[in-house]
Amino acid sequence: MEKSARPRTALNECVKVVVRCRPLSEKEKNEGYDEVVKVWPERGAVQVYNPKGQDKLFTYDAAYDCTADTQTIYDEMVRPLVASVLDGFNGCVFAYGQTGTGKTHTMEGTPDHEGVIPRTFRHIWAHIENTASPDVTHLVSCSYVELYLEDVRDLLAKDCKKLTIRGQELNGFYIPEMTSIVCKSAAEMVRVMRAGNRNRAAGRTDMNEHSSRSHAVFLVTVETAHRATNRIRDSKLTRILQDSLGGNSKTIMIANIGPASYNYDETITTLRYAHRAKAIKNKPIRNEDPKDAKLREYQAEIERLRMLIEQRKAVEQKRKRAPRPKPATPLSDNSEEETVSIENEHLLAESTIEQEKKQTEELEYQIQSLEDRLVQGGGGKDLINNLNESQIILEQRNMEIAERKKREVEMQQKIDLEEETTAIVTNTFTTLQQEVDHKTQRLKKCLAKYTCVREETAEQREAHDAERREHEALQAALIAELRRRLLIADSFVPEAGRATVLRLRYNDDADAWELPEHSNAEPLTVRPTATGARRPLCAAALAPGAPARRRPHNLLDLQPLPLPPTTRHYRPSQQIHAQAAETPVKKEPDIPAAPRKHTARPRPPTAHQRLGTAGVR
Ligand SMILES: Nc1ncnc2c1ncn2[C@@H]1O[C@H](COP(=O)(O)OP(=O)(O)OP(=O)(O)O)[C@@H](O)[C@H]1O
Repeated sequence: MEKSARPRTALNECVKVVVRCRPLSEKEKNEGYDEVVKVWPERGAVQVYNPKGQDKLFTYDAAYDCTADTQTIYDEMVRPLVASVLDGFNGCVFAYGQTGTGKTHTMEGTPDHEGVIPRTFRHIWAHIENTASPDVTHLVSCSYVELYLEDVRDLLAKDCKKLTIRGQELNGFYIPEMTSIVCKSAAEMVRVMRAGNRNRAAGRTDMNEHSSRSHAVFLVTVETAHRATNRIRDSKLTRILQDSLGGNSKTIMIANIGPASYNYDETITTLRYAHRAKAIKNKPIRNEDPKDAKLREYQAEIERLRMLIEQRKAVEQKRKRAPRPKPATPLSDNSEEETVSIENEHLLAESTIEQEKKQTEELEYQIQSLEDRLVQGGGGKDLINNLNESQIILEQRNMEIAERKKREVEMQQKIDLEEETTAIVTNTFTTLQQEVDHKTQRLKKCLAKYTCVREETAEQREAHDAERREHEALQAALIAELRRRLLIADSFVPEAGRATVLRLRYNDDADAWELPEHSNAEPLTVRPTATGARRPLCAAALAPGAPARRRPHNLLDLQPLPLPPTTRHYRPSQQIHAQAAETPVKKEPDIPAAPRKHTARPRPPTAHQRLGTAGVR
């Protein structure tokens, strides 16, 4: 396998955040709602008018108002990302926002206004056609899953079966059983997307007649193999979100907002979340020579089938060349019998050859259907028609323009910052009053900014508190899990192997318990085979007072606590009256307490008990 000279890992890269504000809907216009959002596309800023106080201003990588179309957003922001996906990096584009703010409009669009996803399909196939050559093979496959309530559903499976997310935080997450459909064109991919959409959970909200009441992830995998280098460049567009935020992919977040005043709180929440997402750093990796590449699997299978056919053909040739059995000699006594037997043999050989022919044809058919899934160009550059050529040039120009615009926005943001800080220094005042007025104005501005920051801090503190509470709940759950493990360890595992057992981690991929790498624990010993001697006892069983053998059904030693009796013994009424006369002021009858039968034996404290309730709220 040839090593690539290109770097596999890009430098740390922040998540790119884009805000898109939709126009006021007809309903909102009719109900007379004001617009409270002002977008400054040239500054990448969004300003929200606060009816109760100071306006809020947020800056992003780009901001689009209601006049911007999806084509512009695609060319300026998404196209470079898809280009790097085609270069082997993982990429993710996701839309975030309140219901009815335009996530579906942005991602899927309509037949008249294509969204980001169908544009991506066309981009991918234009690239495949442009790089067509007999030495390059592509394989494109799609999957579509939905996250609804607590379930992950396969939107491309007939019964929309439930799926399980597997993997670990360190190695990334994946969904092993999800349906993956191989596609041969952009139109086919659109058909797959529409088929999946029909299976999505939909509903109606106050803000959206056709709300998609769930989160959906459309996954596109592009694999490309180069014959010369024998390298496979695997890239997944849209991975599980956990990988995309703080993981190894290039990520764009499109935050959708509405402009109406009644959405003020939700709009601020979305903008604030988007602002925080700007700080998330990813480490994009170019995937070369991945172990799980389907293309490699297909190529190996084709190779294997070809070899099988070759072997069969060789055997066939041998058979053909072999001398035919001679007919029976007339001298023989049972010549008729021999003739029949030879004819039978002959027939059998012919039917075997026929069967093998059929099997060879079947193998050829299998090869054909596997090859059909792969996309391979025949004539290299000569095949690229003029339309494609001009498309490439147009795309390159669009990317250049987008790059320039991005730089302009960055410059403008820098200028704004500079202007603010140098305003005082550069101002010259002719009169003292002018200076006082100016400084008063500056002071007011600073005060307003201070109030804004204070409000912001208070809101962030609230958000932080909520997050902390979530973490505490998670911690409590983890401690409970730890307790459970300790309890199991105390009850089942002898002292000697306990440290090792507690370090075991469940490996979802291998579906087995494993010791993590770099663990200092002693390796797990193989279960000892019986030698005739009794098995060793654990420390708890050896403790003084412990029964000779800890029986499995009493491992937890849950003996009922002796409670005070709730019934009394029968006594004749005369006896009670006589007693009452002697002691008139007695509220409760004097019932002798039943002797406490406390038979619990002393036990050494378990690790579970030692843990106590520390850390649990
Ligand atoms: N930029 C836009 N320009 C014009 N119309 C838009 C724009 N964004 C959204 N809309 C319209 O707003 C309505 C709601 O949009 P959409 O269904 O995309 O919202 P959503 O965020 O996906 O909602 P939900 O989360 O409920 O599924 C649709 O009728 C859509 O056409």
